[in-house]
Amino acid sequence: MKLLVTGGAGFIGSVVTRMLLDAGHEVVVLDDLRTGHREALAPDAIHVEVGLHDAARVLTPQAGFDGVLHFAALIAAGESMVAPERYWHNNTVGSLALIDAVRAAGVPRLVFSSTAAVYGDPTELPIPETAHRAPTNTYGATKLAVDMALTSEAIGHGLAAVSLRYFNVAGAYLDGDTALGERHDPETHLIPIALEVAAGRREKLQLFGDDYPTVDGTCVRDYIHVADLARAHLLALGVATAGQHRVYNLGNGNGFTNRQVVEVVREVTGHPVPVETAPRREGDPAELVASAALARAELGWTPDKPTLHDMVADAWAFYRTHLLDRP
Ligand SMILES: NC(=O)c1ccc[n+]([C@@H]2O[C@H](COP(=O)([O-])OP(=O)(O)OC[C@H]3O[C@@H](n4cnc5c(N)ncnc54)[C@H](O)[C@@H]3O)[C@@H](O)[C@H]2O)c1
Ligand SMILES: O=c1ccn([C@@H]2O[C@H](COP(=O)(O)OP(=O)(O)O[C@H]3O[C@H](CO)[C@H](O)[C@H](O)[C@H]3O)[C@@H](O)[C@H]2O)c(=O)[nH]1
Repeated sequence: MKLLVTGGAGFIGSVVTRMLLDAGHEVVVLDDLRTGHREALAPDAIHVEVGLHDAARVLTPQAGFDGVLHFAALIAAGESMVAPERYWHNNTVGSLALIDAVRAAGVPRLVFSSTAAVYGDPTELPIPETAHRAPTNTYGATKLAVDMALTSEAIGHGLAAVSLRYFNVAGAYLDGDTALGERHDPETHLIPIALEVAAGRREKLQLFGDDYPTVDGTCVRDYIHVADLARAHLLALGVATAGQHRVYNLGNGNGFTNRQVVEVVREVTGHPVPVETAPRREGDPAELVASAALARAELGWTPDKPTLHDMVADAWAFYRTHLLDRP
């Protein structure tokens, strides 16, 4: 297939691009590099440095795309509470522009990076796709709006749409000469920050809140290895069906508290990770754990690296070999 990958210079989009190319697809990456990295671009994909709002410049009817995988977004839940307009403009308005371009160009299928953040504080655990959606942060709300637009687009215009609701993505993709890992600037995610502390690049880790209703008072998250997550996108392309919007959760079904995550980072790295308790981060749900039963049944998805230990080990290997020598 000829595929457009938005956000292909980012963490997850770059890994999926690599896998699509390895599977024999032709890939064009649309990424304006606002948070992505030129080094993460696949040398054998075409890159267009264009923003989502101008997607129609690339998605022309003549270009003959068979599908779009849409990763481009701003992703920091905490930041979305203090700069919400950036999130609505980029994630929702940008996605609507992309969907308009998809329709105008007659592209038949689209796979979208949705998120566990659409559920907010869940009413059932593990969370099925049918659970109540009530985001507690703006980031989740901007993504839920796009999910809803995709349902409309499937019904109204026959798009074959799939939303993949990722839980917390971790690890790195290390295969031969390819090394693709997490590199956000500034970094906001728990595991890479804990690795920076383990490496001596940061003095300590701030734990945002220790009074949540969980076993040790810190938030619980369900981690998924980026390579396992990426494979699900290739499977999703296979089940996308005209006129349907399918939704799949992707996680391992195991919850780890933030303190437990830090402990695994200590074990894997062999270094101390000093922590201090800080106030809660606005918008954080207490506990997010996936039921990925539907993805297993309908996509035939099974994770190869479901343990947090393996995810942290791969993230640490990437960090030491690719990030530690950077200023
Ligand atoms: N990382 C996670 O744990 C996680 C969890 C759930 C969902 N997601 C979703 O997965 C997707 C990818 O996340 P990631 O961790 O790879 O993020 P990332 O920040 O590493 O990558 C995002 C990429 O999108 C590009 N981009 C952003 N806005 C753009 C725009 N308007 N036009 C063109 N390019 C633009 C950036 O330059 C960057 O390369 C996002 O949609 C995110 O919401 C991520
Ligand atoms: O320095 C830090 C960073 C994070 N945390 C805590 O660690 C947990 C995980 O936070 P992350 O920022 O690593 O991840 P989030 O759960 O907020 O969000 C991530 O996963 C979501 C899905 O669950 C989203 O899709 C989103 O894009 C992605 O950033 C939260 O309780 C957070 O408060 C800290 O205590 N200290």
